[in-house]
Amino acid sequence: MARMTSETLVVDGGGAAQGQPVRPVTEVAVGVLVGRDGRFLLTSRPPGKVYAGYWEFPGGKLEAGETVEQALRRELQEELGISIGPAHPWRDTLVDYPHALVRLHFCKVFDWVGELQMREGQQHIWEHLPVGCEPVLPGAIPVLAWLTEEAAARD
Ligand SMILES: Nc1nc2c([nH]c(=O)n2[C@H]2C[C@H](O)[C@@H](COP(=O)(O)OP(=O)(O)OP(=O)(O)O)O2)c(=O)[nH]1
Repeated sequence: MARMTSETLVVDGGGAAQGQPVRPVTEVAVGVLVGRDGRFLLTSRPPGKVYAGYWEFPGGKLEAGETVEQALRRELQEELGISIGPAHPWRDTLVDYPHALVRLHFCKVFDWVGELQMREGQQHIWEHLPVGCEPVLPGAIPVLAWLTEEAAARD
């Protein structure tokens, strides 16, 4: 279950549900890969991770000293075996989960080279709106709303 406070999406009670209302922010780089046909890539969270099996946009946590773009480039190479072109910063959100407080830096990516490989046992799907796969990770759901708004503005 998710609810929106002024700036934060609180999921499953957030840190307060764990008795940890104040925590450091974990920075996360996330890629919205958009193909030439307008479809975008969703991947399922690998077994063993929190929210395993939930659909999300590929990405992961920044390592020390990395920029968002560097982290995204590394994560997509590690997880999917592709080398991305430019990462275009798009939107940022703050999500308060029981396991972590995360700031998601969503970037759009239109160019990459390499064949997709699911190196972490995840599944993938090229989706269009409205998406048919479920469950979608709560922190990824706002992206679907932004993509819907963009599509409506184009029509
Ligand atoms: N990749 C990704 N993460 C998301 C999305 N939405 C969302 O809330 N998150 C959250 C879930 C996690 O708390 C965090 C990403 O951390 P992660 O554990 O998947 O990252 P990682 O691959 O670096 O993990 P690890 O090295 O610790 O195994 O961001 C999304 O659309 N994509």
